[in-house]
Amino acid sequence: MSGAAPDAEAADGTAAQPRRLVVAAAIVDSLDRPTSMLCARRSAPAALAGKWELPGGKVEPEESPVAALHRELAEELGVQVRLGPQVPADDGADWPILDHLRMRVWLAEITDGAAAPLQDHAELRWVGREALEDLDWLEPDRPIVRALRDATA
Ligand SMILES: Nc1nc2c([nH]c(=O)n2[C@H]2C[C@H](O)[C@@H](COP(=O)(O)OP(=O)(O)OP(=O)(O)O)O2)c(=O)[nH]1
Repeated sequence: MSGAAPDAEAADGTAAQPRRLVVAAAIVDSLDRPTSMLCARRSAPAALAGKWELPGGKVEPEESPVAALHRELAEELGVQVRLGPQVPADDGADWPILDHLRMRVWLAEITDGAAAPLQDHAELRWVGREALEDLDWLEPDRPIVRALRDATA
């Protein structure tokens, strides 16, 4: 149906489920004076392996987005963080990403632990904001990375 919101109705006319939420962190060296960001290179699945992304993952049923983000960062990187502001899309909404998901992104700063690629990532790298766009990001992350670069200027 033309004019319908993309997630309002599936192609077969049945009601579609809202996009499932993924939460992710743009971990910076300092929330007060950010100069670099912790970027993560995926190790799986094969179709995404080698691409760079923001650490995070899917919110489980009954879990709050913020709790999910803290859980994912502890599991994947072994760190505790303090969250800064969210970085939304231009329309103020979550970012559309792969697999018909949507992603909510927060700036964050490590408060405990030394980040290590414990799960899901082959490599972690601190990247200066000027070089962020040089990485081979997952395609939906490109506009997000541009917004993060602006948000940390
Ligand atoms: N974590 C993360 N996922 C992203 C980003 N960009 C993007 O399109 N995605 C997609 C890739 C995946 O389809 C999905 C996240 O899935 P995931 O595999 O990281 O989630 P998860 O850790 O909860 O894993 P699982 O429950 O599916 O096993 O979101 C990003 O910057 N970070």
